[in-house]
Amino acid sequence: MKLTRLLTLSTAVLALLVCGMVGHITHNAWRRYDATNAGLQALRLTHSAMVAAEKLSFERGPVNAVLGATGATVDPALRERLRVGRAITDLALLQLERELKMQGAARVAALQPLHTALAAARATVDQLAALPPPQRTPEKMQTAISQMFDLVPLALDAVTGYTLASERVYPRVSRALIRARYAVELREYAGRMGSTLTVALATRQPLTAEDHQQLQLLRGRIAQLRQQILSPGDHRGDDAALTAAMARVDDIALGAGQRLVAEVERDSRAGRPYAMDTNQFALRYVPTMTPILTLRDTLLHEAEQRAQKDHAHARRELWIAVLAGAAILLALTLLLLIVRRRVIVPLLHATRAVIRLGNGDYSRDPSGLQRNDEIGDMLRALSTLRNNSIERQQLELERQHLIEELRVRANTDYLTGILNRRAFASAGNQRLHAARAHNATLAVILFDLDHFKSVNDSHGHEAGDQALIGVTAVVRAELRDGEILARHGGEEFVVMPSHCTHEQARILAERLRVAIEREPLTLADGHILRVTASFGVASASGPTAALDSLLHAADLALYRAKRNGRNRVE
Ligand SMILES: Nc1nc2c(ncn2[C@@H]2O[C@H](COP(=O)(O)OP(=O)(O)OP(=O)(O)O)[C@@H](O)[C@H]2O)c(=O)[nH]1
Repeated sequence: MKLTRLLTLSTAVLALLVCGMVGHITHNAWRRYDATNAGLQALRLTHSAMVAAEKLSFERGPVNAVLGATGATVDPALRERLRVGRAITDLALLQLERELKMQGAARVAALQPLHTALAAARATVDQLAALPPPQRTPEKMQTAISQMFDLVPLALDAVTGYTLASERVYPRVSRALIRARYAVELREYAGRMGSTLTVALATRQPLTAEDHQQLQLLRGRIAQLRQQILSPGDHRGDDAALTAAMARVDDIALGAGQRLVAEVERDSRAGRPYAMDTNQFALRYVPTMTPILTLRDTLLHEAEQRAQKDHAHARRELWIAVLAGAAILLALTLLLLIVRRRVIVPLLHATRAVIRLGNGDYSRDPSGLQRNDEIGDMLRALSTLRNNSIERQQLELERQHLIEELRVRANTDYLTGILNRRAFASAGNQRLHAARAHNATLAVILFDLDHFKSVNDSHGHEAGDQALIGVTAVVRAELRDGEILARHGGEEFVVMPSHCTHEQARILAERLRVAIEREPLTLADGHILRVTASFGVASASGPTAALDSLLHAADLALYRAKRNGRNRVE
């Protein structure tokens, strides 16, 4: 697999793994954040529901006062108190409805049973209040009071589903909510104790056995709730605030309030007339329950603070997860880019450079030689290898050149630059073999300058050399390509024409003779020199032809030419 492909694949796998990991961490952080958010919402919603429940309990105070009124017509002040009580309840319900709507329009439907029951209870109260006091039988009053009692659980039930769901995702909030709910129930049961007295106070009758039993039950339930609120659980909050709130509950709600109830009970048992009517009782009793609401708010406030702390913590964790994830991805991308740029790409360049070197292409150095790392070391080594290869190539060329020069020199006559005797033997033999193969005639012309000794003697050896060079040029000019001219030794030359008969060779020899005789040679000292030469021509054909015997025959003919007067062809 190619490196680039491997890098792309590993990058993709690594990116997937990191994305998965970052996604998992971020998802968990988000879940924690979302859970604390849901917890906070649940607390606020529950708080609103509890306030609404408390207002419904509170509404029973004026209801009891109105129902317990003994005059022929209900005192307008009492009616006003009832109107205000109902308005306060409606306001609390509106607030609860608004908050439920924020959680989704469908959640508002949970309040419907409460609205229906509240309208019915209020209608019952109004109908009863319109009757003259004697017609308000204890049963009818009990029914009205019971209808009011039933409203409180309905208010709490409207948010129960939501809070239960929130408790599941954010369990830490659940203990606080339960304790707050205990406080609400405490307030409710304390209120019910007051309401239990309503019929007796309104009718000026002693408490019934059921009333006493109900009061005992409520006392027991209140004591139990008190214990449950105080139980340690996982409570780690502001104990001082809770203790203070509980002390006020003990002192006022369970102290003064319960003493008021006990006073009515005592009067009832002793058969004494009650010291107060329902309105007076409500005016004294209802305020004693305020510390319970303070206790409830203390518990909710403490839970809300804890949830807010958790929420802030979760938000911080979420941010850290998101930022750390982004940083890791960024770092990974940068790392891969750096690896690609600093390692993979140079490696590819180096590979191409090695391939070029392998193919004998030394045209350019690999780039990145200035790098100060291992890749740079490798590229420099490659550059050195390239330089060495270039040097070796140059040396090889020089060697080839020298060999060629030596070969040329070995075959060339140093003075005239034409083939020497040795080279002629080799070239002549090749021609001979070719001629034998084609059964052709092969001719040689041997010529020797006449009286050359006297040239040397008269003009010096150097002039003799110049004469030899001059004659070579004259003969060369007369020959065609492919016709061999060689110096056979001293002032003797040999010509081997290509593809010609004996007669054609003789004619050529004659032409050469004339050319030498005709051409004046100018020496270095300015003297004009005229030389002649004697020619011997020989030819051979057939399978027995040999260069030595051909040359020997030409030599004999040359000898004859000398003997017969020189400057002639034999
Ligand atoms: N300058 C010079 N002279 C050479 C060279 N090679 C041979 N000679 C001379 O050529 C002369 C040959 O003389 P000979 O053999 O007597 O013949 P010749 O004087 O030419 O007389 P014939 O050949 O009989 O006409 C000698 O003096 C050699 O020294 C050479 O390379 N340079």
